[in-house]
Amino acid sequence: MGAGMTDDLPAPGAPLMLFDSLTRSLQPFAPVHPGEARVYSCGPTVYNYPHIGNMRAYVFADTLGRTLSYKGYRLTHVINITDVGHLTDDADAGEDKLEKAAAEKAQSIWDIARHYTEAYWQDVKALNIRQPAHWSIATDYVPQMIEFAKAIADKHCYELDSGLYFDTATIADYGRLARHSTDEGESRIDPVDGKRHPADFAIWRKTPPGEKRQMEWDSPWGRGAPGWHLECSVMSEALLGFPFDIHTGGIDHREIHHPNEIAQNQAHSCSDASGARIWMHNNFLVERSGKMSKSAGEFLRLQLLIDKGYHPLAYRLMCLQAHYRSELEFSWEGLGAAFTRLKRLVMAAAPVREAQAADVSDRRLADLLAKFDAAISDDLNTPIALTLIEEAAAMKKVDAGQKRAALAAMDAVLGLDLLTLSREALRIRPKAAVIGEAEIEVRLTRRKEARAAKDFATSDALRDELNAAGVEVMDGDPLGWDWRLDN
Ligand SMILES: Nc1ncnc2c1ncn2[C@@H]1O[C@H](COP(=O)(O)OP(=O)(O)OP(=O)(O)O)[C@@H](O)[C@H]1O
Ligand SMILES: [Zn+2]
Repeated sequence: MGAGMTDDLPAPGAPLMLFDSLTRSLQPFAPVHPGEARVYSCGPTVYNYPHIGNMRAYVFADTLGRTLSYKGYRLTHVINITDVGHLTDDADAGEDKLEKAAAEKAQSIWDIARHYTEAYWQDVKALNIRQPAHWSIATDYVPQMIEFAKAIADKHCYELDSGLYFDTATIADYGRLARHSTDEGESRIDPVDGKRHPADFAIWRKTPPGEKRQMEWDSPWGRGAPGWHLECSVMSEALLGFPFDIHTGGIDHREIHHPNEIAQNQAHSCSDASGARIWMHNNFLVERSGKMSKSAGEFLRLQLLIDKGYHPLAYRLMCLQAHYRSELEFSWEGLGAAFTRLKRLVMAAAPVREAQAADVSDRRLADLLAKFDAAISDDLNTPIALTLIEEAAAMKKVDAGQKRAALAAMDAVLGLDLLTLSREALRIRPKAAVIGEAEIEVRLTRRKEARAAKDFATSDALRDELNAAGVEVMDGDPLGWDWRLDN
């Protein structure tokens, strides 16, 4: 549990409260299996690059996972990779997102899936998102999906020419997660010929006669592909068992995907249990123009932020500055401010980086650790947690080993790599930069010499030369940064 604490200080034992979307209330975390935490997070649909909004969902899931580990639970986290079955509309309209991308690019669907899965994993790594115990790939679980569907087919499904459909009327409280008390939510769902209810959804979609899909399998309902909702029910059960502790996803999943997963889980376990004890949803990253979305065409990728000279962990910090249930608006100014905040933290932590971690007995540090514990236990209040790690980093006249231990304990939750990020790593050269670091340093040294010799003409000329190359010289920068590249 966190850093070593001495016996006379309160242990960081605030009860972990999490906001459950099913009950729309804070719930204490009470593990299904003592000492363990099992978490399933809906993963990306790998038909395109992830945008930074998608990555907010995984920064959130990772912060949750890190918090559970910090609280002493043995974590099993599963993130799936959706490589089949997700239609261009979350309900039953449109085409399979991957089939569509493959047709547009005239490429093998398997190559597309691999390419974008790897791109996603790169972003995961850059954002310091810990590796889950399993990356479950949907196409690896098709036999289990067919078995699951067979088990619920008689009582809960009906067959149409287009496939096997789940009859939502067979579940008494269908939609309780989305709170569809009226038909309003359902009216958005495009009708499919013959569906008994607008909210009914495909468990299995048959390949239309005369067509051939790149991804298709034989099933009792004909050759075709599984429905997207079925995938997550099957993979979560296969890897975590029902009930498991926490299911996460973006807030859009609260409306269709997760209510449908819950309906399937209830059908399969013949009970009113939803499959997971707690359902958690992160709010959106938005731009002034609205929700960041792949489908909308233009979108921001993490790599673009890096190409412009921002460290990817500045984006992680930007996410942590907002509570996960609040909307977060992206702006370059906001990202720049988060980057400065990250630099300040790294610099403040630098003096204790090499110290030998020691038990925290200093009252001020212990007090900060307890406050940190309280904040993170309060439904992952990362905005407050960040101010507390900053306070610890700025603390003067404190034992270096103890300070290091306290920072390490807090950063284990926040994942900002404070004790290992180097100054150099933070000074990312934008792709557009035309001058190398070594050249900059040579000119800066000459400029220092010129200034020491009161040769201001030369000093100014060197500064102008650097400016022309896109380098801003920062005399007297309080962070001691010396220079930065203009974006
Ligand atoms: N703007 C956003 N902010 C935060 N989370 C998001 C945002 N857009 C999508 N998500 C979440 O990202 C995760 C991955 O989603 P997925 O890869 O299926 O994206 P998608 O729905 O195809 O993307 P899009 O909605 O942008 O077209 C999901 O949990 C989803 O809820
Ligand atoms: Zn899912």
